Amino acid sequence: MSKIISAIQVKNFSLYYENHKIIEDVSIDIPQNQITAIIGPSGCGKSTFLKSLNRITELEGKVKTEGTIEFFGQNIYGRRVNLNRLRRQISTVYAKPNLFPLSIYDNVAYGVKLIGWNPKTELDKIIQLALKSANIWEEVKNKLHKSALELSYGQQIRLCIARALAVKPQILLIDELCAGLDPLATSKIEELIECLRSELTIIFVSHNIQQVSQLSDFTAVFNYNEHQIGQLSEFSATKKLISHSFEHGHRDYAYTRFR
Ligand SMILES: Nc1ncnc2c1ncn2[C@@H]1O[C@H](COP(=O)(O)OP(=O)(O)OP(=O)(O)O)[C@@H](O)[C@H]1O
Repeated sequence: MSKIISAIQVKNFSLYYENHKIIEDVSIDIPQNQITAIIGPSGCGKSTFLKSLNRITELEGKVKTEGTIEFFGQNIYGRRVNLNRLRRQISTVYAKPNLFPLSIYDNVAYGVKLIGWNPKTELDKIIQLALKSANIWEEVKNKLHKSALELSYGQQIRLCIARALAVKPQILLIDELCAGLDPLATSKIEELIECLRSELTIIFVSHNIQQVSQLSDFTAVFNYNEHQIGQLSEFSATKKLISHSFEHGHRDYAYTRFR
């Protein structure tokens, strides 16, 4: 069996918003080219942890951190970190699509153009590849210059994934995978995640245990400690976690065990 390399190493990491501690003493190694799910009860800091991995938290409030998060050995909380570059390498897709009021093409091209100039033919290739990788090419290839906001909700999410993929991230963070989507749109996104499995490290937050068991290789369970601060309760292979769940007769094992 090949050795699993850590894409992200989190060591004794705590995060405060305005001196209010949100997550405490999290240590976890996130494996490269694997899918890791983050689960746990509402408000225990799952999204905050996800946002800490590319410092999106700093766009949302006054943040203080303790401990370290290393991305292939580089401390992302170090002084010299280029945040734009970091957020391209570790890219976030949100539950609610956040497209620009631009064409389908221009939405996907947006981040690529920010990095630097590409000849039109080169840019066309990058856009096409990203749309194909996000399983949406067939649905949009004849209307690339129409507004992205005319797409269905599920298509908009896949377009956000295409936009993230266009800048060739190494890690894709997905907050609340498929929240509020109908079963067909959900299955298209789940298929897409399956297809991306071999190319990327994916970390997603989900409340859907069935989805977590089907899609993820590893699962991180967050919960509250006695002071109502979010903590990592368990990190293990998803298969192991789920089989324990059945052994203990809990459908919602991951949620209940650490209360
Ligand atoms: N920008 C912010 N400023 C201050 N507090 C925040 C901020 N964002 C989140 N929090 C607080 O941090 C705690 C954890 O929130 P977070 O969104 O990370 O939880 P979650 O586990 O993802 O919840 P859910 O499953 O409901 O989405 C909550 O108490 C929330 O109010």
